[in-house]
Amino acid sequence: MTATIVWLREDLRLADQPAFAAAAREGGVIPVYVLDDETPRHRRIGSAQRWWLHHSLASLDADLRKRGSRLILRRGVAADVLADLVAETGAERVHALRHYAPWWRNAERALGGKVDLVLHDGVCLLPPGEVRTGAGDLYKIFTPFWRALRDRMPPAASIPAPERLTVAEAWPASDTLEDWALLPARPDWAGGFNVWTPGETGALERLEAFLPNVAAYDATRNLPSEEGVSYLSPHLHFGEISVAEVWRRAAARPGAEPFLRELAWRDYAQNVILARPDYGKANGLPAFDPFPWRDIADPDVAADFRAWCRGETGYPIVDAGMRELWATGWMHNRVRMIAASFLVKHLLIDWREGERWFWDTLVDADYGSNSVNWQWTAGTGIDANMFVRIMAPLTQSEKFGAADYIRRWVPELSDLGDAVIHDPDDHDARPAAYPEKRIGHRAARERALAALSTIR
Ligand SMILES: Cc1cc2nc3c(=O)[nH]c(=O)nc-3n(C[C@H](O)[C@H](O)[C@H](O)COP(=O)(O)OP(=O)(O)OC[C@H]3O[C@@H](n4cnc5c(N)ncnc54)[C@H](O)[C@@H]3O)c2cc1C
Repeated sequence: MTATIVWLREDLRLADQPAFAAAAREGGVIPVYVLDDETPRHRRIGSAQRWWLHHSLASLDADLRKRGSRLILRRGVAADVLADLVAETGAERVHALRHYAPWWRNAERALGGKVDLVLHDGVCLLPPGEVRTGAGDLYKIFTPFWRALRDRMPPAASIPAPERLTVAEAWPASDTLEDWALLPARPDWAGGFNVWTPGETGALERLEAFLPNVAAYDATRNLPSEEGVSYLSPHLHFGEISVAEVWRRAAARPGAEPFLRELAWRDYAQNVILARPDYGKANGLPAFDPFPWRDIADPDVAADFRAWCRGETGYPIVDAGMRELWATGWMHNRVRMIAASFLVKHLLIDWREGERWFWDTLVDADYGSNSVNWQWTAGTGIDANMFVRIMAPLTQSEKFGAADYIRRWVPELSDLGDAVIHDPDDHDARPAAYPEKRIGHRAARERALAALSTIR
C-alpha cells in the first residue's frame, strides 16, 4: 500500500482539513507534527502556546486513534525531518495546508525542493493574495478589504472528517509529548489555563456556546466585564476549527455581520504579512523609524516595562488586563487595545517590546494578528490608528463598564465601588497595597506628543 504524509502545523483538526482529505483518498496516511524551534528562530512557539500545543496534540492523537491512526511526533528542522521521513517510510508525497508566516513559507519552499509537497488552502476564509483592488494590488486598509472579502463569501461547503483513516503499513518511530516537556514545571504557572479545552472537540464546544450570542456580539464585544465574545482565538490560531466553519455556522444566524467582520481581521492580518513578511519588526510607516522610544536598557524604563508586564502600572484597567493575560494566556480585545496603547504612548516604549511579551504569554499569539494589531494601536502600521489619538485608559474603563472586570483581576481593588475603581488615586481611595500611577495621564500625553513632534 502506498503511504502519504500529512504535515500538521497550526491546522490541528480532522474536519474541514483538505490535507487530510486528499491524503485519505490516496492510501495509507502518516500524520506528522514536527516541533521545529529552529526554522522560526526567535519566533519559536512562546511559553503559553507550548502549554496549548501539548494538549492540542494529545487531543488530536486521541481523535486519530479512534479512526485507527495515530500522530507521529518528531523534532528538528521541519523540512529536513520530513524529507528524512519520506525516505524512511517510502511515502509518495506530503500533503499540508499552506501557511503565511515567513518562516513557514521558507520551510515550504525548502521541503518542496526535496519531496513531492502538495499544499492546500484552508487556513483563511480566502487564500491571502486573492483579495485585490481593481488595480490588482493588495488592500492596505481594512474596510475596503472587508467589503471585497464579504462579496466572495460564503466559503465553500465543509469537508467532513475522514471516518476511518487507512493505516500505514508500519508506523515510524515517534517521540512522546513528555519528551518535549512543553508544560511548565517549576513553577507551574498554568493553573489558570484550566479555563481552556484545547483540541477539536473543545473548539466546537466553544463555537456552540457562543452561537446563541452572536446577535448580541455588537453590543457586548467591547465590555470586558461580560462574556460577550467567542473566545475562539486560540482554537482558530491552532487550526482546531476552520475559520470557514465558524463563518458558515455564525452566518446562518440573524445579526451575525459584526462578528463576521471581526473574523475578516484575521484574514486581513495574513494578507499584510504576505505582503510585508517583516511586519513583526519593521514599522509599516517608515516615518516612525527615527521615533525616540525610551531606551529599554535604562533602568527606569526597564522598571516601567516590568510594571506593565506584571500589571502594576497604577492604572486599574491596564493592570487587570495584564494580570488576566498572565493568569489565562488571553486578554479581552478592548483591554488589549488599552494596555498596548498605554505601553506605547503613556510609557513611550517601543511597540516591539510589547509585541514580544504578548508573543510569549498569549495562547492565541499569531504572527499576523499580533503584529498588525500592535502596529495599528501604535500608529506605526499601514492601516493605522493615528498616533495622536491617545487613549485615556480611565475614560475607556468607565465607558466600557470595566468595574467588575477590575474587581476580578486586581484583588487589591476588590472592595472599591464602581464610582472610584477606575481611578482610585483621583478619589483618594487607592489602597496601600495597590501601586501608584507610573505617570499621570496628562504628563504622559504631553511627553508622547512632544516625541511625535520630533519626527514630524
Ligand atoms: C495589541 C493586540 C494584539 C493582538 N494579538 C493577537 C494575536 O496574537 N492573535 C489573535 O488571534 N488576535 C490578536 N489580537 C486581536 C484580538 O484581540 C483577538 O483576536 C480577540 O481578542 C480574541 O478573542 P475572541 O476569540 O473572543 O474574539 P472575537 O471577538 O470573538 O472574534 C472572533 C475571532 O475573530 C478574529 N479577530 C477578532 N478581532 C481580531 C483582530 N483585531 N485582529 C485579528 N483577528 C481578530 C479572531 O480570530 C477571533 O477569535 C490582538 C489585538 C490587539 C489590540
